Amino acid sequence: MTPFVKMHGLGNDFVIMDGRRSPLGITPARAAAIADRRHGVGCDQLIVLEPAADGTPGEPGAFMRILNPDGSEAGACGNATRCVAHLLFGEAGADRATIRTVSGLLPATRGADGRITVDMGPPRLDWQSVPLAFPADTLHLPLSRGPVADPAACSMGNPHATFFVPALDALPLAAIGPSLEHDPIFPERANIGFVQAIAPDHLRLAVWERGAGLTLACGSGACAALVNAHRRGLAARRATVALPGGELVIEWRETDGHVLMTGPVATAFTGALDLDGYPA
Ligand SMILES: N[C@H](CCC[C@H](N)C(=O)O)C(=O)O
Repeated sequence: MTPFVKMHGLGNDFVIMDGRRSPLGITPARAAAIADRRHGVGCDQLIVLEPAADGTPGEPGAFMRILNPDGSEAGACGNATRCVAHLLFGEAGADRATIRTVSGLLPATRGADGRITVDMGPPRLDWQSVPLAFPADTLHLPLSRGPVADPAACSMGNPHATFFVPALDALPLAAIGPSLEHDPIFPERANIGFVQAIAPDHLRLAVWERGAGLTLACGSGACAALVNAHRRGLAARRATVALPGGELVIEWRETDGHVLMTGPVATAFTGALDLDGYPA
């Protein structure tokens, strides 16, 4: 049997498995089966920890592989990064850790109130880094669907488009999300955020996630939303981002251009599963 921890960040939920001592051999098909909410454990993303030697000597660290419920691999997952940091803090009796992803090293710290801050690194703003299928101004993409148009785009290690809307509640997100996610302008698909700018320090956000659909929260999406809102003059460099599952505080730091994400984590339960019971 293979143990797992079921955690979430504002309701964006994860099955976290530890492959640091021996590889778990999680294929895309097996990830999809584990993530299935009827036949498996169920989650928005499956997270597999793998060995990572880098980071600060003496500080706990791990490589975090991120798998969507459709089996696709992602380069960033903000909410899961906080959850992995929480686990590493507990293992080492520390309140600092470094998590490696395919997109880079993410330092994490725990604050006095228990919330966890992750340095998600700098946003990538050029069209090739999002990526887009052709040269375009990432501040104003030639893209529209139904009532939304003219998004901005950036990468936080994964692709994000951000639409700005007068009101979130009336949007047909489930109707327009899939075709936007798969629009040919995004050769690697994209996470699609919808922002209602309440004030320069307060954004409302809903995200149709690539490979997962509507989630209660999206950490990298909140980072992209703040960055794109600031680029469009709709937000300060620091704002509270209110998602359906709760609030994150996002800062696009002026000194080094890194994006800091602060928010809570929660452990729902632990369990164990027989990997051989899932398709290889
Ligand atoms: N669906 C995303 C990965 C998870 C992102 C989200 N759960 C977060 O907290 O950042 C993608 O394919 O890029």
